[in-house]
Amino acid sequence: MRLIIRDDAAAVGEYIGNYIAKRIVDFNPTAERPFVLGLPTGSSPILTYKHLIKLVKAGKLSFKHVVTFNMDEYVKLPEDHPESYHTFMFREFFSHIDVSPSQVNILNGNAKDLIGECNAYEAKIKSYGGIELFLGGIGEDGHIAFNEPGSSLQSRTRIKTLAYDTILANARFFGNDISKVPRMALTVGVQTVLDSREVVVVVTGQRKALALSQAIENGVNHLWTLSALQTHPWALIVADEDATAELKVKTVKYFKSIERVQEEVEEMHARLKDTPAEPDQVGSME
Ligand SMILES: O=P(O)(O)OC[C@H]1O[C@](O)(CO)[C@@H](O)[C@@H]1O
Repeated sequence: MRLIIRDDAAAVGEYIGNYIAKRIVDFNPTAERPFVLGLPTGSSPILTYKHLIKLVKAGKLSFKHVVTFNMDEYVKLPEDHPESYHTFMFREFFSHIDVSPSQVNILNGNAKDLIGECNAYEAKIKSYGGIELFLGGIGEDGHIAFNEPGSSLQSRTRIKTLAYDTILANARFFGNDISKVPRMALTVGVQTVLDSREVVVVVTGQRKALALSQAIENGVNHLWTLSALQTHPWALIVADEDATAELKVKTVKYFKSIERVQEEVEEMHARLKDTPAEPDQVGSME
């Protein structure tokens, strides 16, 4: 796992936006071979979405051949409710980029058969050959998607009862009236996220600091479901300084030092690419 630390939430959004854009551009998606991107809601990804929108508007990025799968949706909240994740995604992101609604997948929390809806979602992800990159946010209790404390780390898309902490945290979106916050959601499972080829998680703000330290400094633990990321071969957490408040100095220094080494390696690769190779060097450069 890698941890990248940036000064503030804006710098985190810019970093992740550029990172995702590079992945999509390098993948060179086509209609037959689309880039499959998993996406979250909540306040955490908004600055990333803003940066991606900027890149699309500047003509540097296109979502024409990107297929998206959202992490979750409330159960029994009308799709057109201002706080449904359908409304959120179109308001904050999809309606500003060149993605066709037919390429957007969001769980239907009003489906008659909720279990069937979850199973069909998993099957649809599989039909695309899995998710290339899953972007995630976390809750204050360390949940990823709506995989609340105690969720099976092998869980797949299913119905989940929201933890009281999450209901309290999300009340701010429902006029601070907890009675208006839905009690259940459909969510991809921890294993659904782990099955993606790459996972990138945005963690910003001091209220996420305890969750971040529990997820990376202690063992894999179902009470902090983000910690399951420790078992993923290609996981990246991008945090702001505030979110590192509970980390050990040693942890922060370690991840900052490997970021510097990584940058040096990338610079070296870029220099090697730009320098025309002497004929006798070609072999050693491969
Ligand atoms: O980014 P925020 O607003 O803190 O909210 C994070 C929440 O959003 C979610 O991503 C919802 O999908 C959850 O993981 C978490 O409850």
